[in-house]
Amino acid sequence: MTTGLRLVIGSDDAGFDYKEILKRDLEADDRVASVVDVGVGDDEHTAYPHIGAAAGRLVAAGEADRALLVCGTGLGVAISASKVPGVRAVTAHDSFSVERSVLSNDAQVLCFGQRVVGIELARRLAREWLGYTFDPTSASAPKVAAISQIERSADRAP
Ligand SMILES: O=C(CO)[C@H](O)COP(=O)(O)O
Repeated sequence: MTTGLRLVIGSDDAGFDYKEILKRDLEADDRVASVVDVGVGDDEHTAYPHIGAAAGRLVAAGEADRALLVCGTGLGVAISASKVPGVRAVTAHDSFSVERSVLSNDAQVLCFGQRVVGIELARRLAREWLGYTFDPTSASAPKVAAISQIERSADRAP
């Protein structure tokens, strides 16, 4: 039996409109078990680093499988989520990159820019993203392990 994905969704105010649309899509998708919204709420102005970090922490803690984040460009939320140890967040606005973010990089966090990509493409990419699963026996796995090793070494740097 396969269980559904536990997702986090979040945005800053620049990504709020897309976040709300994508959240509805995810909640209606039968591959999804749950969607936790880490903000922002309507008329709320939390800056993107806090949203990215909040989502990343839930993923790193094992409380969520993946996160979908939106800001103006998709860059700031990706940088912020990736600062949480163990989290690999990417910005991707094309189908191939979204696929490889999971299959090559085992990225748990996908980020979109509301000021960059059209909403219908973003919705399609999010649907596709749900269909990919990283294969830990693949040739990509040692490369992802090397990323984790670099992160652990960086933790020890003076
Ligand atoms: O896109 C953003 C960060 O990458 C954010 O939505 C806007 O940031 P700002 O240009 O610093 O206001």
